[in-house]
Amino acid sequence: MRDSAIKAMAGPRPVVLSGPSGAGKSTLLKKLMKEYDSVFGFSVSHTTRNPRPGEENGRDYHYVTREVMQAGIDNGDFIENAEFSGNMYGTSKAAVQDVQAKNLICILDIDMQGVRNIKRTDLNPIYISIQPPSMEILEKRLRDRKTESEESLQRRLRAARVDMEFSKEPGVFDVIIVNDVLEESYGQLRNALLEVSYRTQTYIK
Ligand SMILES: Nc1ncnc2c1ncn2[C@@H]1O[C@H](COP(=O)(O)OP(=O)(O)OP(=O)(O)O)[C@@H](O)[C@H]1O
Ligand SMILES: Nc1nc2c(ncn2[C@@H]2O[C@H](COP(=O)(O)O)[C@@H](O)[C@H]2O)c(=O)[nH]1
Repeated sequence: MRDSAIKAMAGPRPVVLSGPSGAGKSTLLKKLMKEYDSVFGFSVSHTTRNPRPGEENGRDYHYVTREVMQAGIDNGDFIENAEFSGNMYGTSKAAVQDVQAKNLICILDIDMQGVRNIKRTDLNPIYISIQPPSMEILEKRLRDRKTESEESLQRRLRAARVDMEFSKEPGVFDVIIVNDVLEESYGQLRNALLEVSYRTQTYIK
């Protein structure tokens, strides 16, 4: 979908973080937001999944019913949306506009369907893939996180296999980070974003 409303709001180039569930996107993003909250802003997605312990409505996600989400999609409120592991997820235009209105670099955490859909819009972000060192380590991280039922875990692992192949397609991602040692991966993410921030003249130190 082409969307002039989003293009009109365009400030610094947004950043898309994607990669398999459990690869460490949220962990890296939380570190980044803590260090650079005056530079980056998180695009708060909508989802129909239930909040996990510690998650907050409006900060981590906007938690909605399927009916509310579908009505928003039908109304054209979303830039992209996807079904993932039995739930709906989506990026509203308002989520991106809220961040851009503050002149922050907008960061989206979305799955690979979201990446495909965003590529059809005018958003023109930098695409960064966060990958796990191996499927075995990914499974261990997801199990240790203790957020998924066995069924949900298996669905996420199936999606992860497809995702890891997708990330190898030439030209899909600008940067690929294998999240093995957290501090090293964070350093790589920070460096990649430093480059973006210099190019968009939103300097971080
Ligand atoms: N480099 C790392 N080494 C070890 N454990 C890690 C590392 N990065 C993240 N983790 C742990 O792995 C688990 C999954 O990380 P996280 O929730 O950030 O993944 P995610 O990619 O955001 O997943 P989802 O897409 O499901 O939201 C968490 O328990 C986190 O603490
Ligand atoms: N296409 C979209 N994918 C999204 C969005 N928000 C999150 N996600 C992705 O969903 C999975 C699962 O997330 P979880 O919080 O339930 O573990 C993960 O890959 C996210 O990147 C969105 O708005 N659109």
